[in-house]
Amino acid sequence: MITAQGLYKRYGAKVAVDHLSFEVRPGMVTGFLGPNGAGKSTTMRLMLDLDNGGGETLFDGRRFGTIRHPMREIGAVLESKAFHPTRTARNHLRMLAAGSGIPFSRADEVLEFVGLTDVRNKKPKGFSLGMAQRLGLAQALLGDPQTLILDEPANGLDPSGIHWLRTVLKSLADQGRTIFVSSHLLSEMALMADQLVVIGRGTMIYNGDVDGFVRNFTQASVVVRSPQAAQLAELLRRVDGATVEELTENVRHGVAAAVAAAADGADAAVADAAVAEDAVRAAGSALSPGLRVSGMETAAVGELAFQNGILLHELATQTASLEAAFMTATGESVEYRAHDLDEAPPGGPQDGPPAAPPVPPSQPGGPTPGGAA
Ligand SMILES: Nc1ncnc2c1ncn2[C@@H]1O[C@H](COP(=O)(O)OP(=O)(O)OP(=O)(O)O)[C@@H](O)[C@H]1O
Repeated sequence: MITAQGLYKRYGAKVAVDHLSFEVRPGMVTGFLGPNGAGKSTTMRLMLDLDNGGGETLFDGRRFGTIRHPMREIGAVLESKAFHPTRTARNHLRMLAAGSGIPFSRADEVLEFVGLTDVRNKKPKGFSLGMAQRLGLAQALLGDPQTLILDEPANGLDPSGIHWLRTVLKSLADQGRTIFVSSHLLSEMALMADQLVVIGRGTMIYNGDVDGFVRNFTQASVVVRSPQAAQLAELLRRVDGATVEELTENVRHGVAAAVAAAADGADAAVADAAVAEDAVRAAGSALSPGLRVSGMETAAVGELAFQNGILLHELATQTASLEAAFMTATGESVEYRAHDLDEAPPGGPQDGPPAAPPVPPSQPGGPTPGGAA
């Protein structure tokens, strides 16, 4: 169990980590998530006493600095390419093993475990990022530690590598170990983590399970398709708290309808759903017009349609993705973002951090249940 209490770090006037407190429990993978520059690496360095700052981190009740052989209790990888430049992968691990009273044979065991046996006599400086990540994990596992702290371990891995990492981390967690792993990519975390600690600009945004994160930051909606969509939309709009939006395919249908109406000499502006349906049918489309309904249960939408004799072709609950939840949760706290295409380009040094990494634009803020759990 890791207990972090009041972690704090300032660089000049900038607060990088702002009184973060959280727990990382054994037996599961806890994802540490936040946009670029949120303070994840700084937090991990503070936890491992690699940086000066405020607060305290306890590993099963003890501070890192008081543990006699840290490698045998806490395996950490904070930089994916921090290896000795001239030693082979195997010798690099053997050196570390010697320093912590770990038998040499363990180097070969962990190299095999991460799939690097074939290149064990090569120097890591020629390794790809994915290979370096594997070597980093081998290094972290060298002392067979109870706790793993990994900063962006999926960086540079291809999809099969990410799948492999996920399987490894899950099986290590199943052995009762405590796994704390950071990423700025939610799609990776969605595959790996059971619990999430989400931060933005150094402050806590969410601490809890993955499903709760989606529930807190997104709203499920209902997708319904019907040849009588316009009639259904009208009924749905009368329901208290419900909002109805036409699905985008309908726009295409609407355009087709407008074209059809104009060709018939009718006023395109008054092309209604019935005309749209004709146009869709004429175009041979198999899709009925669709609606997205928020603020109503799926069953209630179905019942309303049934009570009014409306035929449905599709009725489905749509849960928002983890990605959408992440955007809502961290939208306000993204530090570096790409300029919108219609914005003036950055003009010079006064524009602040250059070369913004590709961060998607923020969405309107949702609920923000902050604070450590
Ligand atoms: N040595 C430093 N000097 C000054 N500012 C720093 C230093 N290290 C980090 N920062 C700043 O502190 C903030 C947190 O950085 P940190 O690297 O911890 O974020 P991160 O969440 O790990 O980001 P990323 O996902 O991009 O790795 C950022 O604004 C960063 O610019």
